[in-house]
Amino acid sequence: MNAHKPTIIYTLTDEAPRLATYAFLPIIRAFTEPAGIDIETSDISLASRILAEFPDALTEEQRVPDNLAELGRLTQLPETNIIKLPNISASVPQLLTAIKELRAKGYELPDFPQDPKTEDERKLRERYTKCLGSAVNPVLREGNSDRRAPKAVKEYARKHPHSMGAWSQASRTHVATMKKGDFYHGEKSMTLDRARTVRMELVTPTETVVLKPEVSLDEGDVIDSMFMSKKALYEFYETEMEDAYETGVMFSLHVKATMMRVSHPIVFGHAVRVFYKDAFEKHQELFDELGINVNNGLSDLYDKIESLPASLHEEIVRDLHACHEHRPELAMVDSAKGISNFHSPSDVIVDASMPAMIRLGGKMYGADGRTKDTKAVNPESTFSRIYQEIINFCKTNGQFDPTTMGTVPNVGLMAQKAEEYGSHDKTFEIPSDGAANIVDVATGEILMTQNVEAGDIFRMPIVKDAPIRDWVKLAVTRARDSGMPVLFWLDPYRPHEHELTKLVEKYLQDHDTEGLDIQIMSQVRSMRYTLERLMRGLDTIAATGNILRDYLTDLFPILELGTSAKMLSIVPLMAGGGLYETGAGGSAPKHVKQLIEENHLRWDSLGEFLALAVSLEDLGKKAGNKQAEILAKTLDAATGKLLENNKNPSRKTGELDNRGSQFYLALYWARELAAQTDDADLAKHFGELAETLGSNEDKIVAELGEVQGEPVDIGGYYQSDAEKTSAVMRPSKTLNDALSGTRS
Ligand SMILES: NC(=O)C1=CN([C@@H]2O[C@H](COP(=O)(O)OP(=O)(O)OC[C@H]3O[C@@H](n4cnc5c(N)ncnc54)[C@H](OP(=O)(O)O)[C@@H]3O)[C@@H](O)[C@H]2O)C=CC1
Ligand SMILES: O=C(O)CCC(=O)C(=O)O
Ligand SMILES: [Mg+2]
Repeated sequence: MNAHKPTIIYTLTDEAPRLATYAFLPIIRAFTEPAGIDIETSDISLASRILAEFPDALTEEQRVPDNLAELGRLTQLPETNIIKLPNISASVPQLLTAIKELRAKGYELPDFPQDPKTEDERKLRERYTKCLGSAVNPVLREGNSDRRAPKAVKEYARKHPHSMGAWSQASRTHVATMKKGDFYHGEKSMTLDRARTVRMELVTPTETVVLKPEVSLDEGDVIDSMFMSKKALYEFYETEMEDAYETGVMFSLHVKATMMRVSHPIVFGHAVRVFYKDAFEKHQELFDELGINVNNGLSDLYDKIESLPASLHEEIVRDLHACHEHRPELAMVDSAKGISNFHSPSDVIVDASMPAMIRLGGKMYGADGRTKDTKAVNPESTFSRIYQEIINFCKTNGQFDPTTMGTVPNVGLMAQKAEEYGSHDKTFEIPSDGAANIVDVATGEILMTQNVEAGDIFRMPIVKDAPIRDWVKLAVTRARDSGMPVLFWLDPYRPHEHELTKLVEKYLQDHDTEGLDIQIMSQVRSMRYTLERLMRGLDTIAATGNILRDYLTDLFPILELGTSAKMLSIVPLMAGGGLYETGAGGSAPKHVKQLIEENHLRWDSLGEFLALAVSLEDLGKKAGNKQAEILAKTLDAATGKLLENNKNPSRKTGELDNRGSQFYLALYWARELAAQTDDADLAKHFGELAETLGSNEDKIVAELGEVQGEPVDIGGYYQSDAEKTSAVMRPSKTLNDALSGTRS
């Protein structure tokens, strides 16, 4: 970091947010430079992370630094100020395509060993694994999460409500979730009485397999032992598939294979295997020979049978199709192209897919392109019961009304890889029947044990004590600042949440809670209580664990605002710095497709605008930089104007898109700065820019609009060409000249 100047680090990520950044960074720099603020970038895209992992395979010029590790280090410093855009949490198919693209660009990366046999291959796979799944967020999120819809955004949604599908009382949509044998049912949990080093092991009748030799834990940490039975999962899928088939309701699968990168691909793969059971039984040997692994989706199977002789290939495809005869209709990701819910594990991600379904009135798309009721299969019951509760509510009370409904901000326990999200390296597919133990290394004491069978998934989530204290504090602060009640969504019947409840009750005593409404209720009751209020226009803060943080920060924003991209998303870092995330959504691959095909980017950068304002405000306060504070205040006002004047990007090609929306933000921001009286220099400087942008408004909007409609080439997907992308994202010479200070 620049030692002298106050600095904001702006991350360069993937897909739509990265495209938007090409247009937005020059605007940010034009506004922050006069205030002496440095904007540094840090590339943490999937491509960059892969390259950083393999310096040995690259030439000197091709090597890139390990930016993620550096950012992780910076999260521990109090002056750190990072703006973090959503990035790809890669599934295996995404990783493979990214490697292929980079190799075509001349990077001699090694093959990804899908089925490692030798020690070298295992090591190589381990290196690649660092780039898989949710690899960025857990490193940067060294604080808990504060996500909410700012007032101006909420007002906008009330004035310009998004479309909502109607709920019918006769809807057949429901959630199917395991009733036995999943992580929830056998869960054990304990709060550590003292610091301990533990080992995870499997004791079989013939040997003891060390799964994880050492995990250091501190006093007060809460650890869980849980497993999912493969047999119970198979039975569950079979029952639900039969039920959907017999009752004629569509089948959809909702998992989070990206973030839960070890357990959920397995859970996903089993669904595909059960659905196509007959074809798998017939061709199992060949599938094994070909190294087919449907944990990576049906696309993996189709890719690998490609090279077979035509007759065999056709036979397999016929056998797969024949399975559909006695299986339910599958929800589609792209019905026009015949891409189903089973195609790739990163296509349907539960946090966004369930809310989208609820918003549509309990519908998903079928193979014929029509919307239909669905059996929404969420195998793991731990958290999915909340979805059935909201479905019941909507069936009884009808769809929510964005013009009158309240809001549900979230205070989420997330720091230091809390709970399930940090459990990747403590999750194992069990090789043979036995006892899965968590053992104190020093004393040999078995802290928790589970009887497991081959194929079961065993894991140990951890939540550390310091993040729990910080989470409680954040919840109290938010309650005080907002005047809203806070509800802790904690289930007394679930061992882990029972432990947390005791700690929450204890740590609440460290705070002045006089006059605050703070309650603890089970997940399902919390949902019901919140919804009753929400429908009546009342606001309730949800204080939740990590997975419900993820679920609820898409669910409520999608219902309230149409998308979670419009959320303010702050991570007050525990070491004193700030991580400002942009919205609560992902990197919107569909938006990139539209840009490439039609040169229209429908990505809404509102999340970036909101994040930049809080980042500048924080910088202003910490660096004693008054101008940064003025920039923050005027940016907020400009964002308000943007919403008021409805200058958000349109979904339709030919209308105002991301670039046009950013232009309006720049125009309004410059006008706000020109109008303020706290700093004459800034007023003068931006008065000129406001004048240039304002007098050229029609010209700039025309220049940004006339390029739309034709395909564009940005020179790559995972690693696009910087010059080409910049040219596509900055097509208005008049705007570019104005920003660089050259009057046209
Ligand atoms: N914080 C992070 O780093 C996160 C990363 N991810 C990653 O993002 C990728 C895609 O995930 P997915 O589950 O599909 O979720 P996304 O949030 O990317 O996409 C779901 C849909 O939400 C809408 N949307 C999201 N953001 C915006 C925005 N700024 N402006 C307008 N619309 C928006 C789009 O709807 P429409 O197409 O109708 O316009 C989009 O297709 C995955 O690789 C996933 O791992 C996911 C969540 C968070
Ligand atoms: O890290 C990820 O994969 C997704 C993060 C996410 O969905 C969220 O934080 O809401
Ligand atoms: Mg999410």
